[in-house]
Amino acid sequence: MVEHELKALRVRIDSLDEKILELISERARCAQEVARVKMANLAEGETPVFYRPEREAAVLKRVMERNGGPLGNEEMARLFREIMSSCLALEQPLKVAYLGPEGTFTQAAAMKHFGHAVISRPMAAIDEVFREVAAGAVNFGVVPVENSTEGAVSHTLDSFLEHDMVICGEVELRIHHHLLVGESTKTDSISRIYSHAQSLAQCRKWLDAHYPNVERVAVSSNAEAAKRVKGEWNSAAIAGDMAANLYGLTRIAEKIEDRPDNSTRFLMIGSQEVPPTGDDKTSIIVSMSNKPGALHELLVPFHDNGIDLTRIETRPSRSGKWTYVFFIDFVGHHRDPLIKAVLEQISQEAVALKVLGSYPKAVL
Ligand SMILES: O=C(O)C(=O)C[C@]1(C(=O)O)C=C[C@@H](O)C=C1
Repeated sequence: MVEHELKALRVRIDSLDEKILELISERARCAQEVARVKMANLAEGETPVFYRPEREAAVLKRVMERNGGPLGNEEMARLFREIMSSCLALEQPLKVAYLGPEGTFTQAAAMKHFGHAVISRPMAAIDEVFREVAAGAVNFGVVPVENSTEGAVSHTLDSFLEHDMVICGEVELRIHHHLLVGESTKTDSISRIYSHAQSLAQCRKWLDAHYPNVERVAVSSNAEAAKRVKGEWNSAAIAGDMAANLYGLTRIAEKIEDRPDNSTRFLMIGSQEVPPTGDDKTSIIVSMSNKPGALHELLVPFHDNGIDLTRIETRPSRSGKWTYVFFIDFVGHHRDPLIKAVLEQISQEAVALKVLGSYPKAVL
């Protein structure tokens, strides 16, 4: 009886899959048409723009708005994210550099934002991601910029001072850390735990409670930590799912981060400006002269015009020109008339002002 019912349901699933297959193929052919139209309408010397973050944000938002379940909005958007990623790959395979090695949270962020149909290249350092993009070796780069527990990623902020980059997107990732061991690890004799310094800090209280006397060794990335553990019998690593799966490690304790809302924000960097979507954010760097009240002066125009600041970070300047440098994120697009007026006002007081980019607020 059960078998009979299951058989009937599977026949229905097969027929639905056929329809989905045909529809996805039709969509992919449409994307190929889009590419043809883009190529056919280029001005002299113009290069075609295949990747359109503002359009992708609109597609995903629409999917989430129209979704009636039972799959959740994020789950449904994730499926469409992958369909669109594959459609774009038919138009142009995107090359994306990220802070590696393979298995890092930055790679997970790159996949969450661009989907899996991109050609991804792991880089050994944040500055290398910037250089790879600047050299034109890849279309985009992905770097971490802030963590909810540990704060700013200063290497990334400093790299923005050195390179002319356009921010074209953001993505936020819930960061779950696990304690991982290899096949040969003797779990009752762990004497060393490897991880990235930020991750060790994010799990400090848990480590104090469970492994107070075990040596904590900071390495260049969580993925590197996972890699080392593979061959050592007395060590463990703190890393995420991607690294655990990549190196075939076992989770002996899951979600050990001290704060359950631990998340990291990543930025997509490139050279392409993104048009407004109506739900955007802008990042700027401002340098003010070193005098009392400079920060207040900088913030007043935002307050007076009701602009929502989402982040402000201060970094020491590296050159004489950038005496004090503020990284500011706010809601709005630099082409909005109100934002334009505010930026104008600030630039009159500032030593220098640079718009790093306006981009759609993270959808996923
Ligand atoms: O609308 C476009 O410009 C497309 O290229 C199509 C499409 C899609 O598959 O929907 C693909 C890639 C772009 O990044 C945005 C959307």
